[in-house]
Amino acid sequence: MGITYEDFLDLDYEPTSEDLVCTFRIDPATGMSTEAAASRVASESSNGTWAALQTGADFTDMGATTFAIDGDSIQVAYPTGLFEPGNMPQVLSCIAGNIMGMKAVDSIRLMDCEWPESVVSSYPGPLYGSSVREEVFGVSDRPITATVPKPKVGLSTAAHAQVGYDAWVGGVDLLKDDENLTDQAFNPFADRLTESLSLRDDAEDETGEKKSYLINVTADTQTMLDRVDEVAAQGGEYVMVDIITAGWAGLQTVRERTEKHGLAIHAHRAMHAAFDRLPTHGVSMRVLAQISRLCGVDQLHTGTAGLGKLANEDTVGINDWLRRDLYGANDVLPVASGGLHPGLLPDLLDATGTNVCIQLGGGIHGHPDGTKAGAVALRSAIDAYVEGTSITEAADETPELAVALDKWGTETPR
Ligand SMILES: O=C(COP(=O)(O)O)[C@H](O)[C@H](O)COP(=O)(O)O
Ligand SMILES: [Mg+2]
Repeated sequence: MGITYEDFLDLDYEPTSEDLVCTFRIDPATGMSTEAAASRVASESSNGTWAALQTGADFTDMGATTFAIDGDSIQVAYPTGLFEPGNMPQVLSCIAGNIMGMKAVDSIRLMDCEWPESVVSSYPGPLYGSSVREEVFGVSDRPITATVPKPKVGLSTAAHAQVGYDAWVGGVDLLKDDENLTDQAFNPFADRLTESLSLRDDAEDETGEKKSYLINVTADTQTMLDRVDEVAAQGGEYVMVDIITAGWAGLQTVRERTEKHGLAIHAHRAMHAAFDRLPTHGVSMRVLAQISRLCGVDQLHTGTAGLGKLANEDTVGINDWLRRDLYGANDVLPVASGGLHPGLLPDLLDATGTNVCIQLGGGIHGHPDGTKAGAVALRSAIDAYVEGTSITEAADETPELAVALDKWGTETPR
């Protein structure tokens, strides 16, 4: 007797509101039926193994059930008792763990999850979500904007902060560190924090607008916590975390600490494509975004709806998910970033709506007349869109925008 693979397949099973339901796309190994592979997915990701067990009857049945097979798509229901409350690494060790490498499938991709309330409520969710626009900047009618100085690493602290100042006074809301800038000798974290926030104060005085800074705190967890404390002590409103490279455990610990200070979290997703780029294998960006929301990021990069420089998944579908009701959890503000410039904004905002953050690096600092002019061009393109004015009409009023359109047109970069 004992548990066998067949115990994990039941096409008559109907999932309950207590189950976590995962949709996978699988490619069974040569010679293996879809049913056999699908039962192994449910087994290995819950309580099974390759051998029929003789360990006896004294255990709680935490087995998952493959309850639907449709072509290469399968659905698996997991009992919530399988999951430690509030422990995202443990959840992923189940639903995206050993199964990613097992021989029973040539490839397997976790496409989507339906999270039950009992799991969702064990996570904090975002502290602010998209209300961060109102809470930090006092705006609710337009996208907020961010810029990342380029070159992405190598600028001195003074040069980096100056680029931020030029962008802020040109109309950008947020200075953002790049994903691989943390605490290097050419631009130490502590100096960058102090100098940038000092110039932020100057930019606020000059413009009469609220300005803020997404400083990258990514490091080992203890260092991240120290950096979060320092950002709060010096009057920042946000921290940025490279959530994939830092890891979910680190993010969860940071989320606890940021709440104490009332700081928002900007999530950069560098390395996500190691999981989500191949369409038949890994973990979809949609699921990574779901996990990010549960763990409590306020802003998350979700791509550019095909208009930017990076390969994209379903930006619009992911953004919809981040905004949908999730047992009262706050939403997440989508960040569109990567190869954007002002001429792309009308199409982009048509696709994403205006409750977003628009981030331009090269699309500001590559402006022929420099960073401030690039920032003016971005802001005028955003304001025109919100007012319902066409971008070409806006360019008649704002020479900086005319120059940007002249340089880049409406082309998607590669
Ligand atoms: O530095 C940039 C954008 O710079 P630029 O505006 O010069 O292209 C970001 O790291 C990318 O947006 C990441 O991609 P994604 O947002 O898709 O995660
Ligand atoms: Mg970057």
